[in-house]
Amino acid sequence: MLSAINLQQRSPPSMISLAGGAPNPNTFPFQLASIKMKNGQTLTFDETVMKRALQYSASNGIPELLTWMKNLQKNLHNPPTAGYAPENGQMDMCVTTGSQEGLCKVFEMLVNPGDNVLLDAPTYSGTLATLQPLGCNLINVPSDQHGMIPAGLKEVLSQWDPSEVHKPGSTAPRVLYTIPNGGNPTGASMTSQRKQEVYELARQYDMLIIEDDPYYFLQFDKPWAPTFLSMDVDGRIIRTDSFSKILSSGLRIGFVTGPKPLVDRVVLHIQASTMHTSTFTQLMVSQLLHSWGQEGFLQHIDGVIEFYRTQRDAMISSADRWLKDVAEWHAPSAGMFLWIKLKGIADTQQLIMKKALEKEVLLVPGGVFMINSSDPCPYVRAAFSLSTPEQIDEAFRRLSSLIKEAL
Ligand SMILES: Cc1ncc(COP(=O)(O)O)c(CNc2cc3ccccc3n(O)c2=O)c1O
Repeated sequence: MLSAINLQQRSPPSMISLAGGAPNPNTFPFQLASIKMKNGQTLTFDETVMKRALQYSASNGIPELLTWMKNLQKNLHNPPTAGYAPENGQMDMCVTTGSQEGLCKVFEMLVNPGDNVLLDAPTYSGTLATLQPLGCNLINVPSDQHGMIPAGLKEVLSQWDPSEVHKPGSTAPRVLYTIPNGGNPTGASMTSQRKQEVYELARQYDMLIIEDDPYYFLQFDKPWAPTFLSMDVDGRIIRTDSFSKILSSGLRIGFVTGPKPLVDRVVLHIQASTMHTSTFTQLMVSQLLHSWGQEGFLQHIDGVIEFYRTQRDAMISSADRWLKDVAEWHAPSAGMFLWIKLKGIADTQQLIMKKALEKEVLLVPGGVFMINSSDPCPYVRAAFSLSTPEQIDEAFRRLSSLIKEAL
C-alpha cells in the first residue's frame, strides 16, 4: 500500500490513482497548526501542509528530514561509506520512532536464537529488554570508566579462530553493541584510541558494531570524540542517533545510519510494524531544522550542553559533600547519569527499592543494567537531568544517611 503512495507522490498530476488505500484528508477534523518557538519564531502548517502532515508517508522517513540528517551526518562524521556505491554499502539512513525503535528493528534483523551477541554490561536496560526475547546468548565484554576495554574484547574473541568465522555453523559473534558516549548507566565515554582498536577487532572477526549514541550531543567538552561511523571503511557500523535528549523525548524521533543494504532491511521491518514515524512530527522537526540550519542546530546543542554540564557539576559536588566515605564514582564527561558504587553493600536492590523509598529518594538499583539482573550489584544509577542542584544535594544527603544506617 505504501509503495502505491510513494508511486503516487512521484507521479505527474495527470495521474489518477485508485490504488492507495489512504484515507481522504478532507475528512480529518484538523485544519491548521502553529507551534510557537522559544526563540520567537512560529512553525506553521497551512491547510495544504496539514493534509500532508496528517497522511501516511514513506517508511524510511520524509525526504526533507532525511536529506537534512544525511548532510548533518556527513558534516559531523565524514563517513567513508558516504562515497560508496549503494551495493557496496553506501551510507544510508532512515527515520525511526525514537532510537529505541531503531535498536529493536536492528536486533530483530540481525539476531537469531542461539546467536552470541557481545556487549559491555552494565548497559541500557531498554537494549537488554529488546535482546532477551530474541533468545540470543549475551556475552559481556569487560569495560571501565573509559568504556569497552579492547584487551578484554580480544580475550573474549580468542575462543574463536578469525579464519573460521565464515564457516557454516560457526558460533563466532556477528554483532557487538556499545554506547560510546555518556554511557547509560555508567556515564562512560570511549576514547578514540579504544574505538580504533575495537573497530580493528571487529574487522578481524567480521562483526557489525551497533553504535548506540543518544548522548553524542551531550559531550561536555570539545572536540567531540570521533565516532565509529567516522572510521567505518568496511560498512560494518550501524549507528542509532536520537533527538530525545536535545529536541524532545516525547516527539519520538530517532535515526538509523548504516550501509544501504542493511538500512533497506530495517525499513522493511518498519513497514511491517509501525509503517513510519508520525508524519506530523517529522514535518514539524524538519521545518525547525531547515529554519535553524546546521549552525543554528549546533548553537542549540551548545545551550543544552551547558545545562547538563552545570547539572553534572552540581551532582559531583554534592557527591563529594555527602558520599565521599560511603561510595565511589567517576565524573562523567557526557550524558546525564552518575554510576555510584556503594561501599560495603553487596547488592543495592533491597536498599533502594525499600529503604530509599522510605527516605523519599529514588534511584535505579544497578542490577537492572546487568545481563543477569539477579546478579548482586553494589551500584546505583543517579540521573542529573531533571532535579535541581538543591534537590540533588538533599537527595544525596538522604542517600548518605540510609547507607550509614545500612552499614
Ligand atoms: C543508551 C540508550 N539508547 C537508546 C535509548 C532510547 O532513546 P529514544 O531515542 O528516546 O528512543 C535510551 C533512552 N534511555 C532511557 C529512556 C527512558 C525513558 C523513560 C523513562 C526512563 C528512561 N530511562 O531511564 C532511560 O535511560 C538510552 O539511554
